[in-house]
Amino acid sequence: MASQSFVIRSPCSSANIGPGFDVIGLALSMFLELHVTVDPPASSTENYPLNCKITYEGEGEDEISLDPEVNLITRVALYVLRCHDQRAFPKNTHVHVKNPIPLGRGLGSSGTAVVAGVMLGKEVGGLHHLTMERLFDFILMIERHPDNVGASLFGGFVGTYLKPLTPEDTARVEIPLSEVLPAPQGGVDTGDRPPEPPVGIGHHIKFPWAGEIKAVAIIPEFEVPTAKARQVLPAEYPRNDVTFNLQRIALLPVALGQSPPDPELIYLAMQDKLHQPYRQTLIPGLTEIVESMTTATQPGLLGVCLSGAGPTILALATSNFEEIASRIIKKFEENKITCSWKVLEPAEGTTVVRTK
Ligand SMILES: Nc1ncnc2c1ncn2[C@@H]1O[C@H](COP(=O)(O)OP(=O)(O)OP(=O)(O)O)[C@@H](O)[C@H]1O
Ligand SMILES: N[C@@H](CCO)C(=O)O
Repeated sequence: MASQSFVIRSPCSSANIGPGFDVIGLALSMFLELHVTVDPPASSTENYPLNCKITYEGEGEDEISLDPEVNLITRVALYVLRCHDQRAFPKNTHVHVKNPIPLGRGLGSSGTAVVAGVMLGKEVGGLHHLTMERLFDFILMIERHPDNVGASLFGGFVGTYLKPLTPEDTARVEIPLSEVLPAPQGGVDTGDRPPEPPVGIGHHIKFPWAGEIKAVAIIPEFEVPTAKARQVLPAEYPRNDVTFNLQRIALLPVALGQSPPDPELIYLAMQDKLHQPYRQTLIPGLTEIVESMTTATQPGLLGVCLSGAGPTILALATSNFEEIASRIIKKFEENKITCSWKVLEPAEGTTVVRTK
């Protein structure tokens, strides 16, 4: 194989946007980058496990493993490679990760890592036949709710859905994650072929987004692991609460596509009764923050919601971003929580730029 170098760039995402639990995703302008070189003739990295050297800078640099069998991005790439009978990375693969996305904050860091990992497997494996739609199948074998990953892969403001599968394919999708991404084997290759995804698991549709609308992300300093934020949700819901969300989800994509935006309609369309009320046990002040920020009292504001599984709060707005962020930061301060904040915009999906 000839030497090659390329950059994979994948946006972070905010899922749900209020009522769209496990359905709606928004790709946002903060990007995980993988700077990859594959240089077969050199010998410097030949002794790295699985032929892959990882270096890392940015969010999580003190905690993310640089072992390619452990690191989420390279484990996912290996899954794609092993489904195509390639047991390791090409000789002398170097992946330099630049990650500005805070971990466990509701900005889809894990989904972005999985999307970038699948793309990494495709590129280093020379698997050019894998379309974006087929990559989505691989991604959904790992991250099983499609909203964050659909946005990170395809970009923009998306609705995502899973197609009914045959009973055999359903069984394959429900294979435990531990079989898709097996536990590290200490560098020993068991030779097992991982389960391949069925074809056509997940789909997406792009919604319009009014250009004036920006996303203000208020990011508390503490993490809420998504798995924990899903455990607090009930198994069953009152019918009225489901109807409440269905009414709002029918409005949301239309309301956010209209220019000029209608603040009252958007505010209403961003309300939720299926996940936010239950997650306030993990995020001090959540209900008060969501209820205290209204379009009547805050010029420029369109609506407020929990970003993904939290704890980040997403405020959609057309102006006065700093003032909106300050008000929410003050509310968190009442609970002794400090925050950072950013103004983000809808972003394009995952790209690969070849430099050699
Ligand atoms: N760049 C990365 N490299 C390797 N592992 C990562 C990376 N980003 C995230 N992860 C893994 O994902 C975990 C965070 O995932 P989690 O689903 O809890 O939060 P999130 O994806 O940030 O939030 P949400 O799904 O609510 O938007 C991290 O603790 C880490 O194990
Ligand atoms: N829809 C998911 C997004 C977080 O990954 C949730 O709210 O749990």
